[in-house]
Amino acid sequence: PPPAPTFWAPRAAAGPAFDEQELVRALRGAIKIPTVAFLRKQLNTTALIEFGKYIQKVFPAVFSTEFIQHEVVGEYSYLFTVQGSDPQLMPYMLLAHMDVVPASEEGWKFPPFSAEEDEGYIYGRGTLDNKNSAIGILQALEFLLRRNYRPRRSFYIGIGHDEEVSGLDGGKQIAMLLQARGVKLSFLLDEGSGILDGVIEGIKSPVALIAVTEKGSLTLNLTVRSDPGHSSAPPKETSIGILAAAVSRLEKNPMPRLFGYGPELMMFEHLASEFAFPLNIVMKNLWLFSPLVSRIIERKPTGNSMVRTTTALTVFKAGIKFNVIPHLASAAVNFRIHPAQKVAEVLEIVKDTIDDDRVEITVIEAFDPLPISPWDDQALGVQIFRRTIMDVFPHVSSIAPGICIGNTDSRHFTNLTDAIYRFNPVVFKADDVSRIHGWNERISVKDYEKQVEFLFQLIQNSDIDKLPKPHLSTHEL
Ligand SMILES: CC/C=C\C/C=C\C/C=C\C/C=C\C/C=C\C/C=C\CCC(=O)O
Ligand SMILES: N[C@@H](Cc1ccccc1)C(=O)O
Ligand SMILES: [Zn+2]
Ligand SMILES: [Zn+2]
Repeated sequence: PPPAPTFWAPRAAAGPAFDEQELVRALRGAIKIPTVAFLRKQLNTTALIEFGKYIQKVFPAVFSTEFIQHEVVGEYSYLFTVQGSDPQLMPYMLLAHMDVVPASEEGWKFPPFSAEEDEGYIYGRGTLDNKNSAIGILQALEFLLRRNYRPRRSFYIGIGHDEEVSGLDGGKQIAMLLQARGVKLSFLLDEGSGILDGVIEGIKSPVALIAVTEKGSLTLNLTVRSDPGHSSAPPKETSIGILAAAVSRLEKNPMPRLFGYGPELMMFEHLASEFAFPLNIVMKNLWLFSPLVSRIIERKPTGNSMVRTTTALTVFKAGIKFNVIPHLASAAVNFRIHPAQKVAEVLEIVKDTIDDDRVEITVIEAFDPLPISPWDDQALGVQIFRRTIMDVFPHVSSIAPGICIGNTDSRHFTNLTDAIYRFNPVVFKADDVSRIHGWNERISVKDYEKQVEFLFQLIQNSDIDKLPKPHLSTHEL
């Protein structure tokens, strides 16, 4: 077997030269397949099947190498098992998803499934979430295989097909299959955070945030029933009025500030030196200043999501005709739960806030915030990501633990490892955040190439047996 990589030795600055044309063509082809997931049982299955055929065509080495097995799980998801040459090393896993959220035809500079290339960017639904990872991982492996690479450490690649609608039929089934085989993972890497450049106010240089947890989620259905009748003789309060008042109370009474009670404390302490005076002092002393800091960062939606459990009114349905008093009004409210809170606590607060028995509350879906993954000198995954980020993104000035404010398929893998990390190796600028699930989702050719390079190096860096003794580094962990 080849020797283990020398982990901390300085590397040549230049990355591997990939065929840019080929790499761009492969991603664009994948973006053109409209793998839209609308509801759990409303998936574009034709597109999902096409996506499976597409990856077989574009990545022939991945599908024909004898030490790589591929399996279709839950009808459309893919699991790859890459058998390393040293069975003593505990395997790791790379996770991504092929499904995308729907996209409107209007509002975009180019149609969302056209994969148009313009001024160095590829536009389309899935360019950031998450075909960049799904295709990027397979692309990196394909390039490695062509160079006759065989890993020492085994690894798995999971490509889910229903992440955007829960992951229960895809990602979860992959996790259950691996668990049935008795697999344990040394670490797992999924989407969910990234390199932020100008996203956090007050930090000038790009910083890599690797999410060590993700928020919990609670979705409630609120229903109000009232007797139907003629609109000419309305009751004092209708189902619509009662429900509207209830949801308005939820919106006007945000959940309590919890800033400083979860891993965001660690995150800001790690980033403290990135801020100019006096903010650097403030961030280093959050035990004292967190009430002040949270009032400032909660003014913007993404800042607010770090501070508390968020409340989002997402569905409102009532009424059938202008002159009929409706019998039914219903609404859905989606809460994303701060790591320092639990479902039960949020539910109590909701009941107290609505404070109206006429509003029936039913739970559509609920789970607590995810456990916090290790972040220290001995955390193998973290050290490998750190090494790889320093190699591929030398302009990144800090690498810090973060929180994923959305949810990912990785949450189905807690029985396989406690080392779950969410990090998309892409640079996000301030205006990119709203492109995710929004209009004009795009990735630059340069950024996508960097992502493939990151994965290419990450796979090789993971061949190390064990971590070298920690030593001083100019980079702060
Ligand atoms: C798919 C995007 C992955 C990573 C996003 C990375 C950095 C974005 C910067 C700040 C976060 C703000 C908004 C992004 C919101 C959620 C992303 C987290 C999980 C995505 C899960 C999903 O919807 O598939
Ligand atoms: N990943 C998606 C879909 C999802 C929502 C809620 C729970 C699980 C998955 C999101 O965070 O919005
Ligand atoms: Zn998404
Ligand atoms: Zn996603």
